Amino acid sequence: MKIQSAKVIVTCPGRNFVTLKIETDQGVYGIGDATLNGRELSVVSYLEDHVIPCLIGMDPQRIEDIWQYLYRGAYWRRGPVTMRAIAAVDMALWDIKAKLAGMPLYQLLGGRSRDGVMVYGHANGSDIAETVEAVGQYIDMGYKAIRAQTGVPGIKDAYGVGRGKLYYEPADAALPSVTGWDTRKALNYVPKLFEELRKTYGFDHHLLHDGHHRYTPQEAANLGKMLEPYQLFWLEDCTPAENQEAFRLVRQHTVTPLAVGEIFNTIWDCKDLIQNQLIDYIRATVVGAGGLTHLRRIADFASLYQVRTGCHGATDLSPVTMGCALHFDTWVPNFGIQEYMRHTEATDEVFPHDYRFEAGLMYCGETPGHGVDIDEALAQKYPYKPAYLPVARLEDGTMWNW
Ligand SMILES: O=C(O)[C@@H](O)[C@@H](O)[C@H](O)[C@H](O)CO
Ligand SMILES: [Mg+2]
Repeated sequence: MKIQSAKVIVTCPGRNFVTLKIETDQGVYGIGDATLNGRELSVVSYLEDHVIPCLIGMDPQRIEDIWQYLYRGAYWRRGPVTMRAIAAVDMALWDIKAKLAGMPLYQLLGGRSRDGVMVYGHANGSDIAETVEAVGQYIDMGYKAIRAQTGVPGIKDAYGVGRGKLYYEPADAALPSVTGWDTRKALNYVPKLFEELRKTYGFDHHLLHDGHHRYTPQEAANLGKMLEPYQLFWLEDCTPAENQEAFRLVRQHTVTPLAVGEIFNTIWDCKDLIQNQLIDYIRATVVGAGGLTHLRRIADFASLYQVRTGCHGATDLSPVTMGCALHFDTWVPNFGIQEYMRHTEATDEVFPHDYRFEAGLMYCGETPGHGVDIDEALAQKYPYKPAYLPVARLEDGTMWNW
C-alpha cells in the first residue's frame, strides 16, 4: 500500500481550521488536524512545502517509522509548527489503519478503559453574579465539571470571558487586539467567585479555573492557597511553564491540584514536571503534541507518577482532534478529564462526526477510524480569514502573558 496523494484543506466556518487529507493507492483515506490558532498558514506551508512531497510513495501503515522520519529527519526538532504538522500526518495514518482494520481507533490503542469520558465546559461572565448564573446553566445541561472564568472589575477584557454563553472564540480580530491585566485585582476577585460558587451550588460538581499563564510562581502559590477551601478539580496554567522548576515553588505552598500543558508539543516540555510530581494533570493534546503516537508516550510516562491526562479541547482544536481525543480518552488508563468547548453548528456541518455528549460525558463512536470526516465542498465555502489571539498588557503598558 502506498500514499498516493495528500492535500491541505483550509476552512473558516466561523474560525480557521487546517486539515490534512492523505489518500492511499487502495482508495482508503485518512484526515488529521493541523490547526495552530493565529499561525495557521505556517503549518499549511510546512505540510505542503516540506512534508507532503516526502510522504508520497511511503507505506501509510508504517505509522511509527513515518513519525520518526518526520521528527528526526527535520533536524530542527520540536516546536508548535513542526509538531502540529507531524500530528496531522499521525492522526490521518491512524485513521487509515483503523479503517483498514475495520475498527474504531480506541480498539487499536488497547480497547476501552471506560464507557463515557467526563468532560468539562466553559462557563463565564462579566462579573461574579453572571458567572455564577452561567455555571448554573452548565449544571442544568448535565455537566459534572465546569470551568469558571469571570471578568474582573478594573481589568479590560479579562481572559476567558466570551461574548456568548455556549461558544467562546478567543481569536477575535484580523490583528491582535490588546487586553489588560492586573494580578492584584485578579487575586482579590477570583477567590470570591469560587466562594460564591460553592455557597450557591455546594461541592457536588467539579470546578476548574484557568490562570492562563498570568501569575508569577509566588502569585500562583498565593492563588492556589486562597482557592484551597473551594476544592478545585484543578488550577490550570497558573504560571508560565518554560521553567518547569517554577512549579516547585507553587507546589510547596498549595494542595490545589495543578494542570498544565496545552501549549506543550513534546514530552520534553513536561518531563521534569511529571517526574518531580509538580503537576497533577497533563494537558498536552493530540494536535499539539505530535499526534496519538507521541501523546500516548506522554500519557504512559505520566502514569508512572500518577499524573493523569486532561487534554485541552478548545474550539481552535478541530472536531478531528476532538474525535481522536475521545478515542484516546476512552483507552488511556490514567485518564483525568477532557475539555469540551462546543463547536458551532457550521463547524459541525463541515466536520461530520459520530461522537456525542450525554449527561456530562462524551462518547466516541464505533465507526472504523477516528469517526470524523470533512465535507470538502462545504469547506470550500468558508475561505481562510486572518484572525489573531489577543495580546495582554499591564496597566503601565508592560507586555504580559495573554
Ligand atoms: O484552556 C483553554 O481552553 C484555553 O487556554 C484555551 O481556550 C486557549 O486560550 C485557546 O486554545 C488559545 O487558542
Ligand atoms: Mg487553558
